[in-house]
Amino acid sequence: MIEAVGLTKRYGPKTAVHNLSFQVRPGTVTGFLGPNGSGKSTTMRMILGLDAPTSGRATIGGRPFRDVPNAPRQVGALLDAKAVHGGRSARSHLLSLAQLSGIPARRVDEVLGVVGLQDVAQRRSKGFSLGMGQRLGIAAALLGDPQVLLFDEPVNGLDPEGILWVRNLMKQLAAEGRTVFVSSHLMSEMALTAEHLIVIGRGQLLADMSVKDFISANSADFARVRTPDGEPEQREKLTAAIGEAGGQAAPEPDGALRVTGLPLPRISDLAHAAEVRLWELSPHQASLEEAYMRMTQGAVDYRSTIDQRAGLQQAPAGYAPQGAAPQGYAPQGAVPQGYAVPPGVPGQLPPNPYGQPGPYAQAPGAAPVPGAPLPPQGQGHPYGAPGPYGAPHPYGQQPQPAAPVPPAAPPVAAPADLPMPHHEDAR
Ligand SMILES: Nc1ncnc2c1ncn2[C@@H]1O[C@H](COP(=O)(O)OP(=O)(O)OP(=O)(O)O)[C@@H](O)[C@H]1O
Repeated sequence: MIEAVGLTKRYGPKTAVHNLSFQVRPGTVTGFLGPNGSGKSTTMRMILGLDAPTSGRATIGGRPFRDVPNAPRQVGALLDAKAVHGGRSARSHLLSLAQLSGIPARRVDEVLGVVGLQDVAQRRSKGFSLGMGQRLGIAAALLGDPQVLLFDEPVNGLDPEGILWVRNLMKQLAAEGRTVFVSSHLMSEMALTAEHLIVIGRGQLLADMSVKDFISANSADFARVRTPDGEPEQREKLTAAIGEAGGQAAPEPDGALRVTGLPLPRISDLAHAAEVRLWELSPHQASLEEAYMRMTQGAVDYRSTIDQRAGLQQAPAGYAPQGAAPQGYAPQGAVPQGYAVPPGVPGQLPPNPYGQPGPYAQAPGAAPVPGAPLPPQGQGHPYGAPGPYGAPHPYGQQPQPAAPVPPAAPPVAAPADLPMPHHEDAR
């Protein structure tokens, strides 16, 4: 298990991580989410002993990384896939890591096969695409067959087949009882991969809960109801019936109604009683992306000025208009289980970003909110285009259960994919 307790990291005046406490348990994939610059990599680096916390602690199996016996055998990590000696071949890179930790050379060939790089094993890694580099980094993390794995954006640069492979690999590793902690900005992918989420914003914990609970706590539940086109009186009758029953019906741009406050069967019964025919009656199901956008909207540091002007990155479709807190989001009072309460705001949720737009979502020319952070200027998007690599590999082509990692044979030393300050820990 990975545990953070009151973890805090300051770089001069910048607080990258503030009082973060959470646990990452074995047997499930735990997603680590947060906007750019929210402190995910810093947190991972502190867990791996690469950065010292300013205060608080991070432990693996109850010990700081540096005190974990045979740490490279217990913990594997992909932090920065580019942290490779480009002049070395993939195989010799892995071989050097293996030798430092006493891992037999045959394990290098095994992991090269697992990540699908066996055909390019002799090629220098500096010629690798982004996706190939990611695969090499994942191979290094798996080298020692560790029980605890941390991956910082493992699907960055992977093609769709590679993304599917990583998804299956993460799930398989967790199903084997390992602790798997994965950061990613790809919400659709996280929804398919992770069961549990730790969400941070500006270095602070925003949520620690299952994916299912996270989505339901941050979704706007509503029903889409459609009456026959060209019969507006049908729609009006239904709108009136819904209002009388205590629900709200608002017109959608396509002529349907967005109904809140009533369950689907009740809407159906009301339509039947009012002799209104329905062409559609469907629940709106929020995606993880919608829920995440809603939760983190107020904690985004980097946002395109073009998007602000165009009104983009506002509430995604399906969310309540400004001023109305969607169902499932308590405007005041009760804090859903798993939510972190920001210091100084006892018993309240983080502000609802849709009812109350963040400071960066103001109309151009509007006066800034007093005390609100200013949007950073001139920030480009830090993520590049995906690479084209698509070499065949064993997991993308098999349904589960795949066999990504050979069973834990007699203990072999395994390096985390880290710079080598800790290789002296290897036995
Ligand atoms: N060595 C450092 N010195 C000064 N500031 C740092 C250092 N490392 C990180 N930071 C700052 O700490 C904050 C958190 O950075 P971090 O890289 O942990 O965020 P992140 O959530 O991983 O971001 P991204 O999603 O963009 O990778 C940022 O504001 C960053 O500029």
